[in-house]
Amino acid sequence: MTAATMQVSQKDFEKAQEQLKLLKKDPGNETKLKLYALFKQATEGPCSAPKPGMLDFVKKAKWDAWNSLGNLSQDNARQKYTELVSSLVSAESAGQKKDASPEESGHDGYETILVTTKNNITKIMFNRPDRKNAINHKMYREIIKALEEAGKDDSTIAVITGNGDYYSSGNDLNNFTNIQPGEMEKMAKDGAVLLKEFVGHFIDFPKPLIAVVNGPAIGICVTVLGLCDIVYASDRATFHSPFSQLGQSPEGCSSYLFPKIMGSAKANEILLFNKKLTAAEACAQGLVTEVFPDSTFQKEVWAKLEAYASLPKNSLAVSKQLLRNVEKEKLHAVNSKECEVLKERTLAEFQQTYC
Ligand SMILES: CCCCCCC/C=C/C(=O)SCCNC(=O)CCNC(=O)[C@H](O)C(C)(C)COP(=O)(O)OP(=O)(O)OC[C@H]1O[C@@H](n2cnc3c(N)ncnc32)[C@H](O)[C@@H]1OP(=O)(O)O
Repeated sequence: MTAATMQVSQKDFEKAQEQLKLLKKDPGNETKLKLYALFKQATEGPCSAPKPGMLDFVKKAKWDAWNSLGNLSQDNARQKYTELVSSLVSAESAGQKKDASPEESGHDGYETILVTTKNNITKIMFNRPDRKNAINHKMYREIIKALEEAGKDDSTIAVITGNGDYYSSGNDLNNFTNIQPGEMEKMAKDGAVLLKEFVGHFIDFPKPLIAVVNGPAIGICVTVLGLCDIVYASDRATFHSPFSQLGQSPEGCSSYLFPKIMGSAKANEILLFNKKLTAAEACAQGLVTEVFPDSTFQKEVWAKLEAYASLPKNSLAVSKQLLRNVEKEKLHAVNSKECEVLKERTLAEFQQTYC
């Protein structure tokens, strides 16, 4: 459990059970198994039931899910269960708001993000709350597509935010697991190509791009904040880029932009030595524009954004491009170099792990 999460009471846990019953949408088998396992762990403790036979598929899947929680404490299981239900409730209510509001249009065809346009704002919302919005390969590709579409649609500004308690936990660590030795080079190369394209879309985005950082942010979703035009953060947000801890190197143009934004002395602590910043520290260092109390975050930020989005669209786009074009070539060169170095790092880490 992180500092970002707080202990839940028995009452919260019971409320979560009631909320779960009220969900209209089936959360899917994977999530239902996870809920089952957390519920059993929370109420009965570690699994001590006999293992069902191989052919009793349903019971075996449930047993496996419960047993996989090992010695997770009952308090932690209760916490995780409550958080998971809360993320399902927010995901459903985001979907319902979309349906209920005639002037809001939802963009179809995405699985890992929610994209909507309303009041001249296209919102791209990371939507894997039960994985803390970790970015898997599919999500990288969907964000690229959503940025391309938002750059061309009728909206005046675009906003990136997260669903649930996290903004995003960064690169999905499963992107680089279970790799066969013969696939290492290709995986590292393909990963670098995808990352370069992803960051390239932030560099080239033609309209004001605003990050609404609703909770903790890690890795790649922190580094690309330097490429956003405005960053609003809840006071619950934290900013962490643990590259050296993971044997990786900085990306998202942060090796150039962070020292430029906050000075080398501060950037080095973050990019070399994994320093995690609070929202107030990130604001003092210029990475974040403004911090809001979590209790009023959404209300205050969206009121501001709606006012911005009523400004003349073309004037904003032209001004954004004037500001960005001064450095565009440099940023693309930095992005290329960072991806090349990261490819070498990834390969070196694979070789260390598998050879
Ligand atoms: C293909 C292109 C590749 C380009 C590479 C670009 C380079 C990018 C670098 C980065 O982004 S580095 C940062 C990577 N991220 C992390 O190291 C974060 C890892 N996660 C955590 O430390 C913790 O999960 C957390 C985010 C601090 C949350 O902790 P908490 O105790 O509150 O919750 P958990 O039970 O750990 O999480 C719930 C659930 O979510 C899964 N999960 C969380 N983050 C990730 C992640 N980044 N990747 C994959 N899965 C993640 C976590 O495993 C849990 O799953 P279950 O155990 O419930 O199944």
